[in-house]
Amino acid sequence: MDTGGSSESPIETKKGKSKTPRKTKDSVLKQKSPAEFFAENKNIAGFDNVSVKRVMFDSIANSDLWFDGYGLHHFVALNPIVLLIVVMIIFLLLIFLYLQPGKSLYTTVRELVENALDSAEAISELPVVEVMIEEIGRSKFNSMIGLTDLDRVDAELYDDFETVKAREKRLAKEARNQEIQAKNAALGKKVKEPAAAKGIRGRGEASFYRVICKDNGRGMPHDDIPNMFGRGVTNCGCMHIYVVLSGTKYGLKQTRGKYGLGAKMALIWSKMSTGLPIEISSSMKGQNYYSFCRLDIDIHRNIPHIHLHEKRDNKERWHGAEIQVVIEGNWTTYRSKILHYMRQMAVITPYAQFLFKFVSDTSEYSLSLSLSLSLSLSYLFILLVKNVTISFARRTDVMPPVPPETKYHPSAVDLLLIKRLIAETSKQNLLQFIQHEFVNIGKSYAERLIGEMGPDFSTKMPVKSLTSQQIVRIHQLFRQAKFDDPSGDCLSPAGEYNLRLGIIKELHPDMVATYSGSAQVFEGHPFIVEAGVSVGGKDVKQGLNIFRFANRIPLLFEQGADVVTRTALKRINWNSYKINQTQDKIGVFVSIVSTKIPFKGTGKEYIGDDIKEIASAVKVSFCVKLLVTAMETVGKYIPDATGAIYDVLQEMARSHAAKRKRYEGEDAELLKKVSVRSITKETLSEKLAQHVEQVDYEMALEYATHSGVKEEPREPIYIQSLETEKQFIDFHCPIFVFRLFQ
Ligand SMILES: Nc1ncnc2c1ncn2[C@@H]1O[C@H](COP(=O)(O)OP(=O)(O)OP(=O)(O)O)[C@@H](O)[C@H]1O
Repeated sequence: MDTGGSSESPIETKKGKSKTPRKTKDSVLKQKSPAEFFAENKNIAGFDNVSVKRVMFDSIANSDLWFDGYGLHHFVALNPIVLLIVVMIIFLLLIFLYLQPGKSLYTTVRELVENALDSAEAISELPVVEVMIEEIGRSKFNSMIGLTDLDRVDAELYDDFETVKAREKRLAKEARNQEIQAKNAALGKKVKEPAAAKGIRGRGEASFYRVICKDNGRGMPHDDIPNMFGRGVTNCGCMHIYVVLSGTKYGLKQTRGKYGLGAKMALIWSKMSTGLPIEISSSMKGQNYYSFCRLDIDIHRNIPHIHLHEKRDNKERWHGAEIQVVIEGNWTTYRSKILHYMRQMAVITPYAQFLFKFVSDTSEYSLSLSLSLSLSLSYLFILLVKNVTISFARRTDVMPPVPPETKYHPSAVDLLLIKRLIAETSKQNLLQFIQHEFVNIGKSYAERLIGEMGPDFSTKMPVKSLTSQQIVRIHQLFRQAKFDDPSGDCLSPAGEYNLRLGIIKELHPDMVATYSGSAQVFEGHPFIVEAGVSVGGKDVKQGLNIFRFANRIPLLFEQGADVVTRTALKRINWNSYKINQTQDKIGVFVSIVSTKIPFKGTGKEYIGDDIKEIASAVKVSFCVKLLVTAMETVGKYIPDATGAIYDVLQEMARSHAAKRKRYEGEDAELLKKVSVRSITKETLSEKLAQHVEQVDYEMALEYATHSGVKEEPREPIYIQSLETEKQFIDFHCPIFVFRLFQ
């Protein structure tokens, strides 16, 4: 049923410029100019280098800003050098995020999954995320776009032409490889992902995939959908750049998404690689309709090109979103990255339920896996079969709290941001603005700051009347004045419990220690580092196995330059903890959360090693010391325990020898060995130490984790009076519910 609201045309004005999107009451959509985007995320574009940064940001600061009716759309007049730099960066981003051969499939899955989790968590819903990748053969793809299949006539003309001999050689090699993999898996060795088979696919042969991601999240307001997905490119008319990015996560808070870029990139890539539109179904809680929108993007005019946008009957009262996009990609090469990503996401998000499916219309075999399958075996199966279904079950109902939105710390703002805050504030005068739009500035401190700004400033002056020079003065003072550090209350780390649970499930280590640091500050943004170090375990290679997470996103690429890798490799002297860095199986998990993760590089893939605040927090968090302490704590009881046991054994052996008391069978054997001193205190101590090492750490740690709950803040509970009418009362706690009957 169409409940109205159908639209078939792109959003545009007569002049061909994009129209300001209409804001509905549900709308929280904000838009951002490229200048704002790069000013706020200069690290990712490599602009944290002072000299380059100055050229660009001084130019931006001197440029004119015009605000439209909402104060949200910025037409930024830039000088040609800056314009060129901005455009180059956008294209570099596009190239690095999407156009690396095949990586597009991985990036698309990642962006959609992260949006899905953000959306469910925003409404405190335990996330249920379903991801499906459907491989589409060339014939099917052709029929989807209305192209008739043509048989090859001149086979040798094609890049993937193989002589009979070459084909036989390739197949034999592949069979040999598979045999080796099968043997390795049977022996419990790690199964290597084979390089993509050569000769099967020529240079021009593309693979197409439909990627569908469904969630149970917040959904999107009907009218915002086209802009959320369909505004994503520059419109470089002579000297102007129009708004490029839009999203709902621009407020200052810890979220996975931040840039307002990911979904647009997926759409632009689908436009570039297959030409097929994106399809979005979405409904918000309580809506009797769901929105269906099919759109692509008019890259030149920077407007969503809507094919269909309508409201449909929502009988099941479903809420969430389902995004469907058809892109070119490469499953063979990126399969293991995608599966690792899903698996690590399940580790850091144990309160979510994930279902991952890969289906191919050319497949002959299929496989269903649950997370418990051993890693190497599961990879082997995945290599041999095409269709794969993996479910990552929810392991806890305890969800970290939703990170609240916070205000900027005065030391975290630059000129452009102050201008934006002034444009958006509802406060009238300078005092109210300074006091209410920033954290850690009380009224009297705001008055002192304004006094310090000089005679041109007064507490009552209208904030919107500030000149550019006056804004620079405020900025300078914010940089020089003392402020208390922002608190970490606005952050929501995974929590030691979740991290520990993740490590145990992922690596089955012999020993693990976790650590959660207190909030620290980088450029006015609070951050928290949590870490876990483990030794031993299943499917863990010798040496360092590093797992990195930022705002609860697994980071899989560009590991070498990352602060965690560098710290683990260069700043930790593993030997001094009696851990052999190359021989032992060491797991290192580090999760960083912040209102702003200072990503480096062009994708959200690594955090630079040059930020000393983060580097030193990561180093401190390496809980090797804890691990050693844990070993020592258990070990320290061994001599006493051995002494006591051995004294008892000796006494028993004496009684047995003097026939005061008779022991039989194994017991008699043991006592005889004690008498003839083939069992001594030393051998007993050695055996006990070995046993302590081999004990089932998973159970012990689960126990320790649960008993650790008593460290949490306690809540008083009151037993209901017997006279009440209720028959029972429930006490809820994160790990159990206690029902008390009358
Ligand atoms: N599954 C979803 N459910 C609800 N809203 C969504 C969903 N996917 C996208 N959106 C909305 O679309 C906006 C744009 O998404 P996009 O992926 O482009 O950017 P982002 O997630 O804000 O930032 P980033 O580029 O860092 O991922 C989001 O801010 C969000 O409001």
